[in-house]
Amino acid sequence: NDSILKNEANPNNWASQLGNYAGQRYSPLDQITTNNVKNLQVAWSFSTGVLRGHEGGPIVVGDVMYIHTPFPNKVFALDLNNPGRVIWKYESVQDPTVIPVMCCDTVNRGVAVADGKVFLAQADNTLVALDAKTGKEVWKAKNGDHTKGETLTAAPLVVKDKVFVGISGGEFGVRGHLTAYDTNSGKMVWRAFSTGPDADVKIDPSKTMMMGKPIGQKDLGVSTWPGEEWKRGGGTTWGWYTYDPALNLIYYGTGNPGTWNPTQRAVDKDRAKSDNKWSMTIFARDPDTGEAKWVYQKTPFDEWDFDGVNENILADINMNGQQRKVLVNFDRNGFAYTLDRATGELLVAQKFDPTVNWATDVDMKTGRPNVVDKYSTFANGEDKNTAAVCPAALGSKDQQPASFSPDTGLFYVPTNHICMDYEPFSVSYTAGQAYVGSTVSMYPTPNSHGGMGNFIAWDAAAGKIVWSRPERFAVWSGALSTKGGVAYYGTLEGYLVAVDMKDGKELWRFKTPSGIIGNINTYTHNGKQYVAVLSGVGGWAGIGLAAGLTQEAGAQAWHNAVHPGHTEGGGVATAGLGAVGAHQSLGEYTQLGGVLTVFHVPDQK
Ligand SMILES: O=C(O)c1cc(C(=O)O)c2c(n1)C(=O)C(=O)c1cc(C(=O)O)[nH]c1-2
Ligand SMILES: [Ca+2]
Repeated sequence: NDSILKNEANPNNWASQLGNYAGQRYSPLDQITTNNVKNLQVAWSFSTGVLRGHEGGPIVVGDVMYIHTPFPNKVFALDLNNPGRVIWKYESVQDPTVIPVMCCDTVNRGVAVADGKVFLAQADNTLVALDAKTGKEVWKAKNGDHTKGETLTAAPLVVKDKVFVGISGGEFGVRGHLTAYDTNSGKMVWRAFSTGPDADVKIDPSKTMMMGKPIGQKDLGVSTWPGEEWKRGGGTTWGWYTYDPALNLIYYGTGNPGTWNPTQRAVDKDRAKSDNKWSMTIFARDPDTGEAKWVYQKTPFDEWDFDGVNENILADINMNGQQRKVLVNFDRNGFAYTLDRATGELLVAQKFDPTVNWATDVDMKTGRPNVVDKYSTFANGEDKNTAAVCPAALGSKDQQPASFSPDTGLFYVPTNHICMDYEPFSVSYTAGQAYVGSTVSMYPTPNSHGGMGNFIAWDAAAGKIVWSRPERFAVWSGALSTKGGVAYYGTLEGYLVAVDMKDGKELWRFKTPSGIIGNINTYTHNGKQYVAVLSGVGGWAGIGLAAGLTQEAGAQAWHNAVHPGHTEGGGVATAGLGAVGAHQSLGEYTQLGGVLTVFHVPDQK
């Protein structure tokens, strides 16, 4: 089975969520250029009929476009020969009690299309395979249990005859894993947990490498957690997955350790003894067997909710005159990591957000961040406010995937520019209830450009920002770069923005009907290039607003939903409020609801 490889080799398609297995979100199409992008206009549009956050983007294979929605996770197959005509529609029936256990809105990051099937990971943990021609169900598999706080938001990835799905619920005491299902039968092939020992052994202490050495830890990191805390230790896998066919390795990251209160996860006063393995870690695994070839833990013993799940972009770049096969990761913690993707060797670790203050730098021998005591929520302790930590829990970058252009050798990165106050408190575990234990409030980075986002170009060999465009709100959409020299991103006000990849200069912008947290994709149909994006404000950055609520009502409803009858304990409510607070003026800029907008240059060909 090589249909994704085949489809992605044809640049007329947009065959997978990140554009290709390498996760580059780059298109070799060059009809739309820095000269004519100013003539882009709406070709057609389509309303999904679903409110709340629309993440991910349209997949195009041949004459068909596949789009998806947040809960209840509809899928539409649209006919490109009769734009907007629905070939088929899939509408799932899901238990609505799944909604309150979704931490960060009812988002879904899109479908995978391969082997004549469309794969959808539903919020209620159902992985469903649909016939790509008819939309009829081929098989279904159950990947988790929402009554225990498990949900699905990530896009599946198909590699050979397996489809990979993660799990969400790091705010609910879930134990994270990545699971492979057989694309033909829907049978589970393997499951690899992020924390503690696996049923099938997927980490080998003598073979799995970290920083050039076997991890050596026979207990697989269990002793880096107090008691049995690893069983509800988070490390969920809700981000993006990439794949290197030549090395036969699949790459993904693990999220925050549960709870957000570090004191509850400490085994010693010395923070270095409580790494909470393997949360906040990049995994490189053999997709056939699940075996972990190497790991790299970016934020051992997290104290700030810096989930390590962001996309791992595979690129071949020039470093000191040598062509290197690297993996580049823009982590929520504000550091951009360049690693050798075959071995996991750490080559570069630099801040891609100059305002990051929780660590001074990364020790290149050990790979560990040097944490600044003043911003250590563990050093300051429970029920104490740690003020002015940068970045906020939303991170310098959250789920919004970046882009790499092989033409310029640069990365184009949507980023956030927000700081926070963080007050951890003790919380007890109840299955299906929030397991957070922190009050967080967020606000624009002080003494900075005044906005809450930047769109930047990054040199991953040097570890340096090449240019940076300030934006009023967090840039929560996925980026696109193109051979035509134009990069695209969306804003929370709903603008689709086109910039010159050389210098970041704005070339064009268009106001779509709602805030953009989806990814901008491009394809050709009948020989002509189109640009497509889903609007629909939401996600963590637009939460509350996406539910059509005022700031106060939104926070209250959120709180009641995730933690009925409790004022202490959950803490997701206050964290949610923090995100709303950061963007409190957004409501006047955007409408709710999902809309697909497709653009073209009308007089082209
Ligand atoms: O730990 C988790 O399992 C988990 C899941 C999700 C999710 O599934 O969307 C998010 C987060 N954490 C999270 O920390 C976060 O900032 C976040 C933002 C978003 C979003 O889509 O805007 N989802 C999530
Ligand atoms: Ca999380």
